[in-house]
Amino acid sequence: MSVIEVSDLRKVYGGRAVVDGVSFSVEEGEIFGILGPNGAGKTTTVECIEGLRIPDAGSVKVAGLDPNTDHDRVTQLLGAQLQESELQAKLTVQEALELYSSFYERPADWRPLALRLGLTEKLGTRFGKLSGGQKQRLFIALALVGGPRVVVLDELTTGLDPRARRDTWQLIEEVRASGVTVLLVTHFMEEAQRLCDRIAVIDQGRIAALDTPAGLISRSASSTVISFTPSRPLDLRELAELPAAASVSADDRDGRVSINGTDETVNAVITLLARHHITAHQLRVSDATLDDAFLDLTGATT
Ligand SMILES: Nc1ncnc2c1ncn2[C@@H]1O[C@H](COP(=O)(O)OP(=O)(O)OP(=O)(O)O)[C@@H](O)[C@H]1O
Repeated sequence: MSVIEVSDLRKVYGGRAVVDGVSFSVEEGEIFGILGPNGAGKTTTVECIEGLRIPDAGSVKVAGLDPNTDHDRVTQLLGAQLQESELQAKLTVQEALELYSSFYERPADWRPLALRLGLTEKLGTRFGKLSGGQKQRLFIALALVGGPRVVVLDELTTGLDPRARRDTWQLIEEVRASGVTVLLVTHFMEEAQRLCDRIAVIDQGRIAALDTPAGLISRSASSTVISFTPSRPLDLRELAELPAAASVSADDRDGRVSINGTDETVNAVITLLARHHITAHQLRVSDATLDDAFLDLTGATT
């Protein structure tokens, strides 16, 4: 059953459509990712879902409700971690958790949440004295404290150190296991690949692709990466002309060659090396990553 339905969503600023006909639906219990280059329209899209912006055209439904006309009911079932939030500097962590709990009819117990997010020792600390990563963890707790059916996390782990990031991923998996639907906007490909069941790639206000992480990788023009160090220098132009070779590069420092292509390219590389009597040291053939697929789909850098 879909819990979020976005149909032909459009939002225009200054005569420019920054969201231009976006449609997708998110199933109950799914972790759904939104990826896209800076300015692609991701935050605008999720803020329409949260009822913070009014669409110029199209429709958004959360559990069958319109986030604008049914704002109060949607607020009860949707938790949101906003991208650049601020709280009163003097509010302590505990006061913030208690305050947000009081907004909801059936809040979650904030204490285990605080423990899970490593905030227990900071309960008495004022917001203004928290580090960037601690503020981020508090915002994740505040998004979950209402016991939401749907949680929207915009740049979930930006600013977190690697340990806190991995802990947060585990927490999100637990949140999903408890039946909560997660909508995740992220720039971290590893995060999207690890957590998301499906991903919508948004580029210039439109959906460029919507698939599982594995589906996005396999549909990319360069789903296989071949790398090796040749026993003697090799003409890269010859490699670039091989069947289905999408890109070829060589590391200036150690001469290691990398080719993005398909299984067909792997066979052609091996044949070419044999023909030139070149040995491939440390030959590796691996699947492309979501990073490669993202670059293919958007032509952008993250
Ligand atoms: N209130 C606004 N008024 C005018 N333009 C806006 C407004 N909000 C967003 N935009 C523009 O809309 C476009 C999409 O912005 P949005 O914040 O949705 O992108 P994003 O994909 O979330 O980007 P990022 O990854 O950088 O956070 C950008 O070009 C932005 O400048």
